[in-house]
Amino acid sequence: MASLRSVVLAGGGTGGHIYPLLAFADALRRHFPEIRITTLGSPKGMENQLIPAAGYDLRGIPAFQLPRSLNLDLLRTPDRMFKSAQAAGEVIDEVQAQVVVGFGGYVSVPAYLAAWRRELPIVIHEVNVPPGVANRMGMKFTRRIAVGFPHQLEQAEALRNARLVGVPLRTGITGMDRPALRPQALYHFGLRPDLPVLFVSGGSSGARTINLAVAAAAKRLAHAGIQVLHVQGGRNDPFEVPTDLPVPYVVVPYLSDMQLGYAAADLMLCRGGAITVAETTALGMPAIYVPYPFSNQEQRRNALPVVESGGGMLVDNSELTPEWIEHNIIPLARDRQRLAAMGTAAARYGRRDGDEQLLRFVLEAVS
Ligand SMILES: CC(=O)N[C@H]1[C@@H](OP(=O)(O)OP(=O)(O)OC[C@H]2O[C@@H](n3ccc(=O)[nH]c3=O)[C@H](O)[C@@H]2O)O[C@H](CO)[C@@H](O)[C@@H]1O
Repeated sequence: MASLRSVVLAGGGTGGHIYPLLAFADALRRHFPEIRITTLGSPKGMENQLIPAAGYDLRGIPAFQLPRSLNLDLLRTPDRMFKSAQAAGEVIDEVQAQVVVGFGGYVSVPAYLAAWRRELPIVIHEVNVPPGVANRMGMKFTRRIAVGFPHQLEQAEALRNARLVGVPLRTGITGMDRPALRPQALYHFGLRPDLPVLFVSGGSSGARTINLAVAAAAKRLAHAGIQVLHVQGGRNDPFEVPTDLPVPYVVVPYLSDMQLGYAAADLMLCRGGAITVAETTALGMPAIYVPYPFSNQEQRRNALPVVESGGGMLVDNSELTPEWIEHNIIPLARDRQRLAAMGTAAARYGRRDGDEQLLRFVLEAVS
């Protein structure tokens, strides 16, 4: 096996780019305890909280926003692009990186450019269809593209020859024993062990529509004996929940220990972000997916194969009303058999070895 001494990881913006990067960094550290891991981030992204908290070296690269498509607008920003690539290149040189692994987000572009100029191997990990703008640009510089899901190979021309590795997930999630952790998780959130728990999360930034619809259904859920654990999301306004409910409705702003949420939950109501889908399926978690409607249908594409295999349900953002919740979520949350069948189907689709598979692919790139 090739040995790795120094790696630069680039990715940023939202949790969907950062958590796989962190999970991959952990895998690198497990296999190569002496390795130098340097991450590149942009000044405003969530990486500024998440990466230092995980104990990794984060270097800020000057912000540089790509136009939404690869067109001539690119030529209007050469100066900023050059400066960002220069900053990325200085870090690459300083740490003597052997490879650059990018997870998407604007900050990946200068890293790809700098690595290409130095003729360093570049590996791209992409989880969406269509691929993100930054990674699409990176694909001009490398053929080493890894993807998270089988549908990506079929649905995106640019990913047709990619390697299916899965999604690197945090070991706190992949290594957890949900039933064993459940009592501790319920106690942590102040939830009762005798009633089902609906776990609501709109992804790393939260989802306003989901927040408002579930909060508006709070009374109906509570009177049906369904507890709610509701993650508001990092970038969302607080919402009102009635205080006189007969069963717990717990609102938390953000969960650093996401595994506790998964451990407490019987059913999840969530967006269809790629990492969320990778996690719910890795854990065999029955889920109702409400894809974000404004992102090229990427979240619908993520959730659809899970739903088609029986691992969950899909509802349009515009259809998620308190009435829909009452007529669909309440009966499902109380039906243990149906939940168990959904969980089993979800688990058949899920995989837990994305970190190891991506590591194998990266080692091939440097050997
Ligand atoms: C609106 C939008 O464009 N969203 C995109 C974004 O979603 P987003 O950034 O929301 O990412 P995902 O839903 O894929 O993943 C969210 C991650 O945040 C974690 N988490 C979430 C809440 C919390 O309180 N604590 C916590 O740790 C989850 O466990 C998961 O690891 O990136 C994904 C991956 O590129 C894309 O598929 C999504 O379409």
